[in-house]
Amino acid sequence: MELLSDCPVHASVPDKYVLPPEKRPSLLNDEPSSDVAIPVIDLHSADDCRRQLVAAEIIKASKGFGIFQVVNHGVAEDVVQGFREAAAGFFAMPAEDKLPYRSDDLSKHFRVSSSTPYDRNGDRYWLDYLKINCHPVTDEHVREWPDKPGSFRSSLAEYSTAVHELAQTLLRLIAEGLSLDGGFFAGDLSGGSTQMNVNYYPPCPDPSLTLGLLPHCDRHLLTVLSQGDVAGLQARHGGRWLLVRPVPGAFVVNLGHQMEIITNGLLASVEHRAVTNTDAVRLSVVTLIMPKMECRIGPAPEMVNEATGPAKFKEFEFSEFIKAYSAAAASREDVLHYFRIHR
Ligand SMILES: O=C(O)CCC(=O)C(=O)O
Ligand SMILES: [Fe+2]
Repeated sequence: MELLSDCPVHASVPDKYVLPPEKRPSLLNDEPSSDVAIPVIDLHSADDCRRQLVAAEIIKASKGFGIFQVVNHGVAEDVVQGFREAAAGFFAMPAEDKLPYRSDDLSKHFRVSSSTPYDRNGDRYWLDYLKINCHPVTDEHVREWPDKPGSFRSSLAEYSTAVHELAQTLLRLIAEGLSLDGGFFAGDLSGGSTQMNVNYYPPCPDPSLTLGLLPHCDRHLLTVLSQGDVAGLQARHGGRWLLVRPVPGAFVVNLGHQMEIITNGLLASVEHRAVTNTDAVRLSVVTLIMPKMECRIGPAPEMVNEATGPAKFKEFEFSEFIKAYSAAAASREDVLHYFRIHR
């Protein structure tokens, strides 16, 4: 299939991208109410004696929203911009330069594709994407990465290393905020090969007809996302879609299914989606921190307590979860259902 980025301007939304009316984003209803906003947390003070307060803020945001933004996170601006520019440059290349990287085989760790029919009924979404194994930065992984534009590999290595460090800091703060050992999530729970989605959403002539990405929850432990300054990400909260407002230099952090299971439902994974816009290309760089495939997952004994009640999920191997996720529609309940203990 042709990539959307192969044709820079689209005069109308081709029929195959027009979603059935019940799946369209109903943009008119999506304005967030002024009293509810996704928290923005300043990590600067996590270095000093306010650490406990920052950890508590993170837990509050995680319980209330399952998603938050962080600023003063320690990832240098030029590292973020350097990779964002290389990624934008990748999609701006002529079709023949992207062709060697193209694949629609969903099982491939590295691929460039367009508009996956995520829910397998043929609906098309308004995006191209690049999926990459981005961490650890090993020769084997780097050899898979695009070598064009020229700065792609070096800027990805820098970005991936820095974001990985940030993710470990966040996981440590989450653990501390839950009164777990600070290293609780280090090791196998977050030590799987890290995947990155680089999502490219071209301007869309009619955003009311289609979506950039359908509503879904991330299957991993934690997602660290750079959305730049173009809005489009929305998170479900209290039965409505809240816009994740772009904050200069911020990373968006959202919790995945594994965090919900490990914390016995105390911290919930959040459903989110991407809407399109008429004016600007939107690029999101999404780093997905995940357990090792063979890692056993289940509610942590420390998290099965008065606050959370009896264990809500069975224990499983992470690879089983990934299999179930791929087989089910990516909707929240469909996937969690397999692993929930039904009383
Ligand atoms: O583009 C976005 O902001 C959302 C991307 C996303 O949810 C994903 O890649 O899983
Ligand atoms: Fe996502």
